[in-house]
Amino acid sequence: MPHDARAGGERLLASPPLIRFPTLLGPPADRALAALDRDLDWQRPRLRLFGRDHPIPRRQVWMGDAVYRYSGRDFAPIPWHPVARAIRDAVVARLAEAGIDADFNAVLLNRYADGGERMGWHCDDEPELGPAPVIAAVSLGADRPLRFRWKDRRAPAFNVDQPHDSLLVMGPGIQAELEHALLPRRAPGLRISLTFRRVRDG
Ligand SMILES: O=C(O)CCC(=O)C(=O)O
Ligand SMILES: [Fe+2]
Repeated sequence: MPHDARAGGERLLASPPLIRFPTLLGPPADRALAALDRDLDWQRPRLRLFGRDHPIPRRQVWMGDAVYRYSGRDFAPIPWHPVARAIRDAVVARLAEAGIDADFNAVLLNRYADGGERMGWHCDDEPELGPAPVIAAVSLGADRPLRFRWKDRRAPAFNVDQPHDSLLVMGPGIQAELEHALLPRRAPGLRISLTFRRVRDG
């Protein structure tokens, strides 16, 4: 994954690569947030955790061209919403400018109604993502940091700020070597993230 610093990415980790772009869409980001919030049928599935069923502490939508298996369940995606498709195309174009070759056929959209909604520690290492996935996360709305920790604790955990309209690229090796979480925060405000993935079929 070669990388061109002139194209505006900020390299937060060299190896494995973690790169943030401060702005992706510009002014249309506000309308994108409103449209996704309004148009999508946001779900709160129940997941089994330590033998008990819990509703997830956020809402989500799976979108794209490929079925995705997550926490032992299959999620059938809905077709691309035009706004999500346009964001995907903007991500792919921005990464191409930065010398990063990536393409995505699925996106998980996460909706956090306020600072109390969250996502626990995990890595996105499902087998259908392949051994070294590139995952691109676009943030809209409230600025909630993504917290990273090394699986082998070789270095301290750290936060990555994710302002409105920013793009965070988790390159090959990030899922293998680190976990990430969106921890609760007292800060109010709606946030929607879109995490674009390439899911292998078959
Ligand atoms: O909302 C976020 O920033 C994190 C989302 C995430 O980790 C995921 O979709 O796998
Ligand atoms: Fe994740």
